Amino acid sequence: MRILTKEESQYIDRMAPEKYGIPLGYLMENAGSDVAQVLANHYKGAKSILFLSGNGNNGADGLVAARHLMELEIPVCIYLFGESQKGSQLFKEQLHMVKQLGIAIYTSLDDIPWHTIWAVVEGLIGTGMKGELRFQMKEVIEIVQSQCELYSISKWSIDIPAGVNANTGEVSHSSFKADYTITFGATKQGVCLYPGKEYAGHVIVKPLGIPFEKVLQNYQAYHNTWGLDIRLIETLLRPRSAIAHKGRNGHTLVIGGSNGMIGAPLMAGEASVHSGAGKTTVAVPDDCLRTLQNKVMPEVMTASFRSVSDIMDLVKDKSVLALGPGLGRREETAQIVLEFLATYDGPIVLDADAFYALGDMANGETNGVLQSRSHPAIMTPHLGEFSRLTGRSILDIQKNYVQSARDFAIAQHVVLVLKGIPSLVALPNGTIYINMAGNSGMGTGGMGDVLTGMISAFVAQGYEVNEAALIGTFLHSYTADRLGTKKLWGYTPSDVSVRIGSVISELLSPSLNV
Ligand SMILES: NC(=O)C1=CN([C@@H]2O[C@H](COP(=O)(O)OP(=O)(O)OC[C@H]3O[C@@H](n4cnc5c(N)ncnc54)[C@H](OP(=O)(O)O)[C@@H]3O)[C@@H](O)[C@H]2O)[C@@H](O)CC1
Ligand SMILES: Nc1ncnc2c1ncn2[C@@H]1O[C@H](COP(=O)(O)OP(=O)(O)O)[C@@H](O)[C@H]1O
Ligand SMILES: [K+]
Repeated sequence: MRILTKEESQYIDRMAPEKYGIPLGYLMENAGSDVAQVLANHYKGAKSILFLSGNGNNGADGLVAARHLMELEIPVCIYLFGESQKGSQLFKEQLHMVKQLGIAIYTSLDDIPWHTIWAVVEGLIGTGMKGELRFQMKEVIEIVQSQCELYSISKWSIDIPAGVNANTGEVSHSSFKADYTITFGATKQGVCLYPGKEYAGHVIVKPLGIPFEKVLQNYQAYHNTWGLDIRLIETLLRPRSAIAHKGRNGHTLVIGGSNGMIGAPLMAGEASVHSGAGKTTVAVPDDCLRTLQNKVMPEVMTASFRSVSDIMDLVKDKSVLALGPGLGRREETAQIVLEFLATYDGPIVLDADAFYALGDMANGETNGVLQSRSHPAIMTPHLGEFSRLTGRSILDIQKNYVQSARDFAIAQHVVLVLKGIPSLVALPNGTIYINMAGNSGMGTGGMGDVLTGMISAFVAQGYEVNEAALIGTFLHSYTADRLGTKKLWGYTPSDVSVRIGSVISELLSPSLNV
């Protein structure tokens, strides 16, 4: 699923007529007709559909839709916001048409017969929003929303809800909270991110009427952003070969653990087993080995280490290394991590306390440690860890969430799995995937350790690091969503872990229905 930024939308908007001779009015006619079709498919009863029209092209889309609905004999009316004579050219043209057709037009909210309205369709403002919503528009939205609540009127937005920042998902005070958003070409980035996502409701994507990928090929600031969803994962997952034995399915080594933190490597190791790695070994510091052996499931092999050379020996015959879960933050451990990273060039997933050793990568001595690896390292920090790695505040990262992930992945040449809500996967070339799965039940200690084990297992089984990060990140959340349909509250990371195998099997072979 493709995702567009505000600038990309505006570029298409400019280039369609300039370079390809496709007048914007054609695209608008498409957009408006699609909006009308979607509404007509949902429409119930004899009530009216009210269009809230700003004086830009977003409002004009709504006027086109109103005209099309009139043809379908669905009652419509329009509320005009702002000064019409100052509106965009296309808005003025569309307004002229609907006036000629005799559609009821209101300029005061007090005059609207609210009890006769079935749905409100907000076209107050779309990708043209600058800064915060202005006061008068906020007032209108507040009144409309309270009327919708009072009369149980359903709420729709055209392209993006008024007040949602199309890039960051930040919302102005009094933004329009839609039940449905109908958008064109591709979903806008801001409605894939919180809080914007909650304001968009269910998003319906309709064609734009121009192959926009082709248009964007010439755009300098083009940002390749995708939704990480089931369709993508289905294209990446491969069935296991019928003749693959445990030696062919790869061997994961998890290095982690410290006193009081033995659960983390244990959960990562067990998730690796459940995700299909041929073999899994968990290695912990010498003094933790006994505890690990007492707790771990029998399918996991155990080992211990004291020094970098022990780890080098352990990793020799392994397909992938997961380094960091529960490792602790002692100075000597950090030294071991850094020494090891300087010598080992194989596939690696870095998590948790491994980041402590790396410190502030932008300004510290470790800048460059990961850049020249033959396989880019996969890093799975949560926002707190990412804040430390970048020397920036969590608030600042959240404000520029997608861009922060992209910049880091490019600069450090890593595959970054930024564990936020939603999580992002940023590839070393700057391509971003926004995770479309996941739920609040995942906010439980140990969930990240399971993710590390899953991603490692996919690397072990022969997936490229990019693919493994995408598959692991999505399936982790998707499995949790499957659990969430029965129990959103109180399922554990281990519940997710044990369910992974059956979810993968079902995806590969839907008839299994396990
Ligand atoms: N991509 C495409 O190819 C296609 C795009 N299409 C459609 O075009 C839409 C974009 O239209 P757009 O560019 O005309 O801008 P739009 O969202 O109507 O806003 C402009 C108005 O908002 C006002 N305004 C600005 N900031 C404000 C604020 N903070 N608070 C309050 N008001 C504010 C601004 O006022 P001004 O700053 O001029 O005083 C002006 O009046 C896009 O979302 C999609 O629906 C489709 O037709 C299909 C093809
Ligand atoms: N509300 C939520 N919605 C979606 N995903 C969530 C939510 N809360 C947590 N997660 C996911 O759960 C995981 C938690 O990871 P992490 O913070 O590293 O946990 P831990 O350190 O306890 O193992 C991440 O993948 C994160 O994206
Ligand atoms: K809108």
